Amino acid sequence: MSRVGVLVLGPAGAGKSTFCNSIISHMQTIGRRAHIVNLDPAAEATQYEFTIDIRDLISLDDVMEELHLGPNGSLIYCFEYLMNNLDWLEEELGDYNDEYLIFDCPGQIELYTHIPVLPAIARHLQTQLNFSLCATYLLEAPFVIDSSKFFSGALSAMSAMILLELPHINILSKIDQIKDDYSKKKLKRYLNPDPTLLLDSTNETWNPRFQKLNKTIANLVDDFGMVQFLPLEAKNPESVATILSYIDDVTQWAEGQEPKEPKEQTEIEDM
Ligand SMILES: Nc1nc2c(ncn2[C@@H]2O[C@H](COP(=O)(O)OP(=O)(O)OP(=O)(O)O)[C@@H](O)[C@H]2O)c(=O)[nH]1
Repeated sequence: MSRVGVLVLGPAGAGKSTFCNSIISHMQTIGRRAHIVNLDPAAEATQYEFTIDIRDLISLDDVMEELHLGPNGSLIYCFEYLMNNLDWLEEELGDYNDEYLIFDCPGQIELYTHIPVLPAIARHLQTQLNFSLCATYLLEAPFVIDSSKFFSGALSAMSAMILLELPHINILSKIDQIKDDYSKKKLKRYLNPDPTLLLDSTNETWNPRFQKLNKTIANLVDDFGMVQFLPLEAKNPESVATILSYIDDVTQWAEGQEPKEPKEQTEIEDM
């Protein structure tokens, strides 16, 4: 049997740590067990303790202080250090066989959209440590309501998908912050994807060349199947349950794999 690993990715402030906590809390409620692996060397305390914490290996502050690097350079240094000390991660993960591990990743998306360091770690987890992995990529709903921002967010998610080569789930977080009718209508386009609607939304711009570029990007995003997003409202267990069921599906988590009490059947309805 393999163990499941869920990489939680997305820009700073997208709601990654809150999502990790919501999943753990939901899983506990339904009698399942999961652990958070903190891969952010600059993380702050969250609701649930980290079972495994990169800061036990290396911390961003120490690197900045000792090597006189800036925050981004230090972060890359920390990940390269982790890459060179994978036996530490292997040892930490050793006790957690047949379990669900949620990897809270840093918000500096270049770690998985531009440079191959996180993808290399993911490959090690898959090939050497027998993990069934999936990536979740969070974008803030209030941010992507503007079509051009939606495309830039979708392209960053696509870049992570291509680099990581993992089953990939896009999530629009903080949908409870979408309150006015116009924004709710726009949000629906992203949750119930229809490429024609997506192309229509590029008509907002008056410059024909910009419009042509937007259409090309919209087609590219559509071709990669990147238009689909699942809605997340961290405090709403139904939305967390739906996302968890997608994660179970793509990682092929089997009921029989549960280490503790059997999972109760939950009603999962689309939002
Ligand atoms: N309204 C609302 N706020 C949320 C939701 N999810 C997260 N937040 C808030 O968004 C802020 C950022 O959330 P975090 O979970 O720290 O985001 P993060 O992606 O882990 O941030 P970094 O660690 O900086 O990358 C916090 O103030 C959360 O309370 C949500 O579903 N709804």
